[in-house]
Amino acid sequence: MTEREKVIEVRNLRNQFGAQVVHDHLDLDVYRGEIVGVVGGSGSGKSVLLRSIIGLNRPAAGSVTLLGEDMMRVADARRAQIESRCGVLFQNGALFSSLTVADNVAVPLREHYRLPLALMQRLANLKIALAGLPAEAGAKFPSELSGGMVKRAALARSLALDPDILFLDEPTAGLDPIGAAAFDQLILTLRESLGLTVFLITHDLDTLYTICDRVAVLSQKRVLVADTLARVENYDDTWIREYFQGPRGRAAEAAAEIAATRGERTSKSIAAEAAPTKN
Ligand SMILES: Nc1ncnc2c1ncn2[C@@H]1O[C@H](COP(=O)(O)OP(=O)(O)OP(=O)(O)O)[C@@H](O)[C@H]1O
Repeated sequence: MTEREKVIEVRNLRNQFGAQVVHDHLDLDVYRGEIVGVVGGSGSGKSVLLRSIIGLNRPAAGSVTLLGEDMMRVADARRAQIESRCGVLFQNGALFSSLTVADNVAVPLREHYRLPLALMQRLANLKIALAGLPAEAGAKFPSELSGGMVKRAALARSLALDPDILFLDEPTAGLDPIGAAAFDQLILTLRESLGLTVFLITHDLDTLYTICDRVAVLSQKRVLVADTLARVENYDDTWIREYFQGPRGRAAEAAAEIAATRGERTSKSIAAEAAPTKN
């Protein structure tokens, strides 16, 4: 069997704010092409982990290897190159309110390339379409968009530089269930069509059951377990039991089962497709 390529390798990570230790001896591996859902109680350090991986937070100790480069030791120019291979969708979208959607999407293009204006506009329009927005959304300002459209505009911007890895911080938070399900399917489609690796922080159990290949649980300042949903659900830990086997967890699992009977894709069917066939 060929060894899977690790695109994120976090080792022995420690993050501390004053006396508060958020992470201690935290390890995590993410492999190319997978969608990893990161869950954990509020304040368990999911966003701090994301920020440490993409270089927005300097850890107190440990290492982060991204696309094969040790980000604490790499030269600045190479670090910038690696960081440009990562697209990020922040929790609130973080769009510039004074720029149109198309101009927001063009911001990373302007930062990294010197391109003719017309080409930049065409690339921005392409990303807007990839994110499932109508072409006319490009001329709108963020304040003129619905919550779901803001998420898609921010997604379009995170795709601007054709990233290898997409980092999503609670992408479906604040969306209605239909909007959230549509966004989940969009992530799945983009993973398949663009070959993305996805690091996804979520509180949304439906998202875990529908699109995640593996789930990493943050608890006790570290990644307690990172495995398939079936294995994580049965992990012997109080928080995990309450999270997955509580009413919301059971409802999300049931919804995924129903979706599967309708032929829709879910984490389980994806895992079954990926599993080697036994003779
Ligand atoms: N820049 C900072 N300075 C001081 N403390 C911080 C900073 N960033 C995060 N923290 C603290 O680190 C802890 C973890 O924060 P983080 O935002 O990663 O949690 P989270 O798991 O993403 O939570 P939620 O699910 O509520 O979004 C919190 O107690 C937070 O207050």
